Formats: sequence, C-alpha cells, structure tokens
Amino acid sequence: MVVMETDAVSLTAVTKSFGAVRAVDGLTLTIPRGSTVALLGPNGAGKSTTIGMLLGLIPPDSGKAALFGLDPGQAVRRGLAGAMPQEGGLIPRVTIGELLTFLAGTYPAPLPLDQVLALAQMTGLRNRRVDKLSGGQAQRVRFAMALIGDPGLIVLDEPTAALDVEARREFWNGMRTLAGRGKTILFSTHHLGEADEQADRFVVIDRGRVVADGTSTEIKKIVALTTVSVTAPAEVGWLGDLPGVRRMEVRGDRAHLRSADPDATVMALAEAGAVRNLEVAPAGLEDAFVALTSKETV
Ligand SMILES: Nc1ncnc2c1ncn2[C@@H]1O[C@H](COP(=O)(O)OP(=O)(O)OP(=O)(O)O)[C@@H](O)[C@H]1O
Repeated sequence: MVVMETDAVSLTAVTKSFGAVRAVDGLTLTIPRGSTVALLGPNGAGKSTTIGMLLGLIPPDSGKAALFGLDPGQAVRRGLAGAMPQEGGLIPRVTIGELLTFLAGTYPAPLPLDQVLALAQMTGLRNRRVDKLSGGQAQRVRFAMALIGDPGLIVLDEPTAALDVEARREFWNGMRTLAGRGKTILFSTHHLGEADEQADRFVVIDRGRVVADGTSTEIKKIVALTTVSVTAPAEVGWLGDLPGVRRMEVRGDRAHLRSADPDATVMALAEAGAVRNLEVAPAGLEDAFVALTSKETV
C-alpha cells in the first residue's frame, strides 16, 4: 500500500472578508513538500491574508487550512513552519545572538545558532543590538527568526522588499541552500524577475482567487503568445494563415506575428523564404502577469 505523505500546505476553499471587502474568496491551494512557490498578485489581491490564514494568524470565515496535516497554529508551535512577516517589532536592547538563542529555546529541535547566522548572512553581527540595525539588517534578523526552529516550511511575505541588489542576491543564496535541503518555501513578491529565477511554481492571485498556477513557462503560455517578426514581404495577407499565428500586425516595414506555436511559424516562414531579419521574442512573466490580473470588466 502506498502511504501518501501529507502536503506541506493545504488550503481548501478558504474565504475571509473584512467588513464588505472579500479579501480571499474560496481559495484552494496545495503545496507538496520540497517545492519553492512564488505567490504573485497585484496590491490588495489577498496574498497577505492568505499567508495569515495558512499560518493560523487569521481564522478563515469558511474553508480549511492545514500545515503538514495539522491545524496551522499547532504546526507553527511545533516548529514545523517558520514565518517572516513583512515588518514587525524586534525586541529592543538585546543582541541578535541573545534574541535568537531565546527563540531557539522555544522550539523542540532548533538549528545551531552559527548555522542560522550563516544562512541569514549575519555571521559578524551576533553581538549587535537589534535596535541598532539598518532596514536590510533588521530584515535578515526576521529571516533568521523564521529559520531558528528548523522548520520544514518557510513562509516569507515580500522577503526582499527592504534589500538592495547585493543583499537580495545573498538572501536568495541562503534560500537556495534551504531548498537544496528539501525545505518547502512559499514567498510573496512584487519582483517578477526575481520570482522567475527562484521559484519552481507560480501561483497568481487576483481578487482573492487563484487565477493561474503552474511553472513559469506554463503561466507564460496561458496568456501570452510569442512574437515572431520579420521584414514584411510585398504581400502580407498570407502571414496570418501560417501555423500557430493568432494575430498579425504590420508596423512600418515589419510584420509582427503573435504565435501560439512559434517553432511551426518560423518553419513555415523559412519554407516560404520570408525570414529576413527574423526576430523571436518570447512573452515575459511580466506580460503574463499583467494579462492575468488586468482589471477588465467581463
Ligand atoms: N485587517 C484588515 N481590515 C480590513 N481590510 C483588510 C484587512 N486586511 C486586509 N484587508 C483588505 O483585504 C484585501 C486583501 O488584502 P491583502 O493584504 O491580503 O492583499 P495583498 O495581496 O497582500 O496586498 P499587498 O500586495 O498590497 O500587500 C485588501 O482590499 C485589503 O484592504
């Protein structure tokens, strides 16, 4: 008999309203162990509320949230999930080392302090007081706080918002080390390029619902077509009938073909001898994201 491992995250039809605002609207999301998932969506889409519900901080109005098959609050107390809030008060007048040692004592099987400091790129900062930190350093302390219990699931709400480019790179190095150890990582972000590099799955939320869920390539395919362009031949009408082409537009001396099957389109162009100054531009994640979440009224 095959024993199914419980998923790291399981949200089933969760709904949460604040007064008249339905922040999350019947959202279902399952994250198996070991994946790195990016949660994307415009401002107010419901990302933070979703994260709050899966950490047991916000009780859903209806539906069910579970972490590793347990009630979320219970899973967090057992150190199975570590979270890093967007911002949050650090206790003043203690050093980073004291704060992390105190927290380590509250978990059954914490990570050694040296390891946590290394993962959070804070090895030299152990004796620094937490109220004497830059925004980026405070962010790293919050990251270390999420890691100290050695959780199987790490949840990060816009983890790199306060970090500069170099600190961001270091941060993701730490995350990749953790992902390599089989940790499940869920993070929300507005940096689509960054998400594209780090995550192996993308969940796009809009108006409290999941509007797309898949790999970066799958998400791009759902909505965005690759643009194949060539120097326009004398006659252009036939270009619109080539395999894969959904739309054709001539601007200046160039013909732009929006194609669902760019390989087939390029082959057909080559057979017809119409490949002068050929360019193929794949759709970006940004295009896909805008198309998925644009506020068009149906
Ligand atoms: N405590 C609250 N009281 C009232 N309304 C709230 C509360 N928390 C969230 N909302 C509303 O619920 C909706 C979803 O908010 P949420 O913070 O979950 O979105 P988000 O996707 O995290 O946005 P952002 O990217 O701006 O952080 C928004 O309309 C927000 O104003």
